[in-house]
Amino acid sequence: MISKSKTAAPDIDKLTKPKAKVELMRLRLAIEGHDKAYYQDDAPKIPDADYDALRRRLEAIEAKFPELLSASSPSQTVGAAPARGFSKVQHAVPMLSLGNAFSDDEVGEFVERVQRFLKLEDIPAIVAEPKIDGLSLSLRYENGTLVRAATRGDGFTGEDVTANVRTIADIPTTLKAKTIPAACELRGEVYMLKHDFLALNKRQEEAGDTVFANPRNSAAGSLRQKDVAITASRPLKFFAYAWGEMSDYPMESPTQHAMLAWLGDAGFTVNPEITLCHSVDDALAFYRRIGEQRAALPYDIDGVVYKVDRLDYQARLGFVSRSPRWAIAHKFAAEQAVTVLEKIDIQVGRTGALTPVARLQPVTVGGVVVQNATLHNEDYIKGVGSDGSPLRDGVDIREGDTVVVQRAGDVIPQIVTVVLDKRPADLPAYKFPHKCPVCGSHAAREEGEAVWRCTGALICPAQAVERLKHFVSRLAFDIDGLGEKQIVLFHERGWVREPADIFTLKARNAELKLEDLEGYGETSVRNLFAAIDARRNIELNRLIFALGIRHVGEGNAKLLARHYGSIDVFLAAMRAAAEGQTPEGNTSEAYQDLDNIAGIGDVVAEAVVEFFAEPRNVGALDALLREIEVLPVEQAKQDTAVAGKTVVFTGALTKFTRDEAKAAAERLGAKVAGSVSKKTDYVVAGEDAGSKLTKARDLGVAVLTEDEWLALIG
Ligand SMILES: NC(=O)c1ccc[n+]([C@@H]2O[C@H](COP(=O)([O-])OP(=O)(O)OC[C@H]3O[C@@H](n4cnc5c(N)ncnc54)[C@H](O)[C@@H]3O)[C@@H](O)[C@H]2O)c1
Ligand SMILES: [Zn+2]
Repeated sequence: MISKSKTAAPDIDKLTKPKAKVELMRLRLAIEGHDKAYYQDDAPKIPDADYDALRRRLEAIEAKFPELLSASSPSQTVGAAPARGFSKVQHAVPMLSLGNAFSDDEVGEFVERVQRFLKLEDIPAIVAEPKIDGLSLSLRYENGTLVRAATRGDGFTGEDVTANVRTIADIPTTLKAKTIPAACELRGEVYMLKHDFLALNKRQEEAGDTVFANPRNSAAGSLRQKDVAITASRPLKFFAYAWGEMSDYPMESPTQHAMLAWLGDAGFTVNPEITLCHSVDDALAFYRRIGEQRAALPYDIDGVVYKVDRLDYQARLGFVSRSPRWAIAHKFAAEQAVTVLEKIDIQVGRTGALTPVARLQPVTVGGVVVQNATLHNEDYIKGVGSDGSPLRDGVDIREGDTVVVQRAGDVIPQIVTVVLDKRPADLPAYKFPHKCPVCGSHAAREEGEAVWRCTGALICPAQAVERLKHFVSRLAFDIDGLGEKQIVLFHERGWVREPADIFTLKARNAELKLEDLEGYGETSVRNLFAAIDARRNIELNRLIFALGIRHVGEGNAKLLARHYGSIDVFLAAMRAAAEGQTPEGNTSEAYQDLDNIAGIGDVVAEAVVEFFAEPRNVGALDALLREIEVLPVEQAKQDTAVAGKTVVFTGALTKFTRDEAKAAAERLGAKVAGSVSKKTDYVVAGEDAGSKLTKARDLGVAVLTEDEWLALIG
């Protein structure tokens, strides 16, 4: 999704100003949407790395066209406004965001900027802190007592979460340190331990409640509860690392590291990894060390924050728009992780496609716990790409393998490689199932296709809704008052599971009482039953189309109906063809006959036989046939002037539509073709006929006007 728009997005260098304006608006809307999902709903829709890429692009365009920068641009604002339902709290000192560095060089540039700004010869001391992936919180203490707690909100106004915060054990209600200012806003990060998050999600899932994407969203969602009892039941933790208003500092010449020590004395938990650095190399070494420990840490971090240690320097450096000049966040790159693939499950899509899904031992990747990864299809598991070339150097994937997973431009994680060293010697290769796990029908994989499909078109619950929608669609049974909405509803209630059920609704209505449904009444129910009854007589071609056999669209359904003529002949032939089905192929006469129908190729013939080879489909069709009458096909006439002739219609027709012309010609036994060849008998040319007419003349084919055609067919 995002990765696509990234590649599709025009090069910033080539943007003209009007294009840039449009692009900025597009980015802004996207970012605002994601901000709402993330900050207000605690449910992000894309990975952070993708979100950050959107922001970086916005900032790069604004840097190129500074005149397009507005004060309300996301590059100038923080977070999102407080959500409804919470009282608002004004922060005495705003809570800002942080500038980002993504490379070592950018960290070096940050330090140089600080030095230049402060006119320092030497590098100032820098505190390196893990960047905790939670949500920031501001706690107001007056005379050492907690009086108010607020989220960051838009940086100026946050949400009042005082009652919720009182349930968090890590947050003291009274400060303990020796020196306590009369008023202070103490700040830090609310977070959830990884294993607490996993346990909570498991409980939530079992109870059918919200499952969170990652520990951060889980912490945010747990804190921002209107029901304090829910917050109290959630294992929230807090690291203190910052402050807003301070009526006095509790020490002389205060520094970041001394303040952290004081916060510890006051009763807060301060992150134990925090390190005072004296060079850029020191700081980068910290970044690398903590990066290596990241997976093993009990909480999520998404980078390192570097802060100028001396508070007098911090004061001189001040702020730019949404972030301080004295600090920067050094983010980690998109992450990969190693885990065990425990099992391969098969999901059945709405159209019967069997899709394998890897069930993984839960692992955090880039701040999100990953438990599933898509495996696409049988070939993908075998290590064969869609063009036949090897994937992962041709290594297959097996249940029990140790694998490397990553989240790329997409939210759905992928398996990058298999760690072959860790594969047990006797691990069997994965055998792709040839049965639908939902309904038990056999599955089929067509030549040249990667996908296995359930053949239980009429009975598979996974496909039921799609099939039934198709069954009642316009070119199939076309039942008035029975559309997609009603099918979904009736299916949900268990009233209609397969086509025959539609025709027994009336008989069962004493029990179902459709008239009691919202939006229904006696009249509409009566009308619905009348419409259903009206369709108890159905043309064979409509019935065949309605069955939803793969590759049998309206046209092929007509070919089949015309060839077999009646339902009895058709069914007998299909039964015989299905009996001839062997793994080596089908040599039955019935199959050959089907395959030989002009316009029906091997792929279609096979799909038709697969359908009839599944006894459950035949059972469902029998049940349907007990309810309806199938009309034989009106046989094409053999004794007309155009019987057996091939006709091509071209140009703008005025006396009839293309469809009408075709239907009439076919009724009279003619074949209608799309292109002119030597086999063409007549070309009927309307106005502005082009190349087909020329070709007809070249080949000496008879060319008729519309009137001449009408005269010919009488
Ligand atoms: N996926 C999405 O749709 C989506 C949407 C919005 C935001 N986000 C993510 O949210 C973040 C951006 O939001 P942001 O403005 O909060 O900026 P930020 O998270 O990059 O940096 C600021 C925040 O870092 C936190 N922090 C953690 N440890 C800290 C420490 N030791 N010192 C100081 N601050 C510390 C604080 O909460 C502070 O508010 C990005 O990671 C972004 O990817 C994602
Ligand atoms: Zn099935």
